[in-house]
Amino acid sequence: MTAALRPPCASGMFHNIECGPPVTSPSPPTENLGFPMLRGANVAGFYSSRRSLVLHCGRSDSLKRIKVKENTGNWFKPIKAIVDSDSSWTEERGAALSGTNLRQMSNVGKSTNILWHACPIQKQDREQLLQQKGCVIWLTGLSGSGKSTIACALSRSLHSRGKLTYILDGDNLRHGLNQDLSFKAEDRSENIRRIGEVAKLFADAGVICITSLISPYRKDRDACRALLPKGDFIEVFIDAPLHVCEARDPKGLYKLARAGKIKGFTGIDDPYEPPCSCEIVLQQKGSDCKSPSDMAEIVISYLEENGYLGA
Ligand SMILES: Nc1ncnc2c1ncn2[C@@H]1O[C@H](COP(=O)(O)OS(=O)(=O)O)[C@@H](OP(=O)(O)O)[C@H]1O
Ligand SMILES: Nc1ncnc2c1ncn2[C@@H]1O[C@H](COP(=O)(O)OP(=O)(O)O)[C@@H](O)[C@H]1O
Repeated sequence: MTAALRPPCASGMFHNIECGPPVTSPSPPTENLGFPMLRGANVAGFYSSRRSLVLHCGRSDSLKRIKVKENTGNWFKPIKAIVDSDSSWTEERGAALSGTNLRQMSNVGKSTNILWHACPIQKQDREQLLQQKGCVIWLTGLSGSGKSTIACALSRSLHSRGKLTYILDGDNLRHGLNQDLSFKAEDRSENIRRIGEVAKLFADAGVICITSLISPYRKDRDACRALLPKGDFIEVFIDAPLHVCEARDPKGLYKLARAGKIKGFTGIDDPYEPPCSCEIVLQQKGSDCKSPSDMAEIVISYLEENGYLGA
């Protein structure tokens, strides 16, 4: 007895696939099986390459990965299948059995059965095109320390050298992507996490991404560092003491915070954790305070020395 198996996705690919008796349990992890064994199974997802087709099938409790080799023509005909009823199944094992590289479905956070889709054009190809290395320059410091000013000076100077940059500024991103977030600790963390992920994409695009965020918590900055390949996260601490920032107070926010009109303001009644070890410290202390463009040059010489301004 046969019944047509239709995957929930709207692909016409499986129209000619038929299935028969149910899978008997327990089934051996590796066995020659055909589509007749698929009766009653739901196809939750699939992926295919030129040479092979992999179905993810399951009743409700567990998904099984079933690899089917391709026949000729437009249809995938079941000449051999591997049912994975064994939790020790690995991608390497599958590849060894089939002679092809399988890609693995994952569950990430609340996303289930997702597949990484790779593109043949990689970071290195884009870097070659741009003649630079993608990285993240993470500016951290108190409000009024000079993050935005230095970010702009850096971007301007790199741009004039023909380097592609993009600034992710905390204030600006709170106008859009992060407008749902407040300044509570967990929202600041989420703000940093999202911007870290966006910065990672920019770096992967080959861009020199400059972030300008207070990013007051060490663990959040470290989590962003961990997203990137070693060396590509360049943490720059703008070391301007509170009294300097407060004296500048360009937006009048310190004054409001001191008056109790803004609650949880960084440096006043909310913490700032300076980096323990970071790539660059820009000191803004005493009469020796350098101009924003001098500070940008310090960062640029770091990039030069570490090979980020060439491919
Ligand atoms: N409570 C409180 N604490 C600190 N800062 C505050 C607050 N409320 C508003 N602002 C303004 O928001 C800017 C900081 O946003 P960020 O996204 O960089 O902050 S954080 O990294 O999530 O802590 C920050 O901008 P900068 O002065 O450029 O740092 C402030 O102008
Ligand atoms: N290196 C510097 N020397 C003197 N003043 C600076 C320097 N960097 C920034 N400033 C001034 O400090 C104020 C705050 O700078 P801003 O870039 O807005 O800080 P942040 O983005 O950290 O809040 C601005 O008025 C700016 O002109």
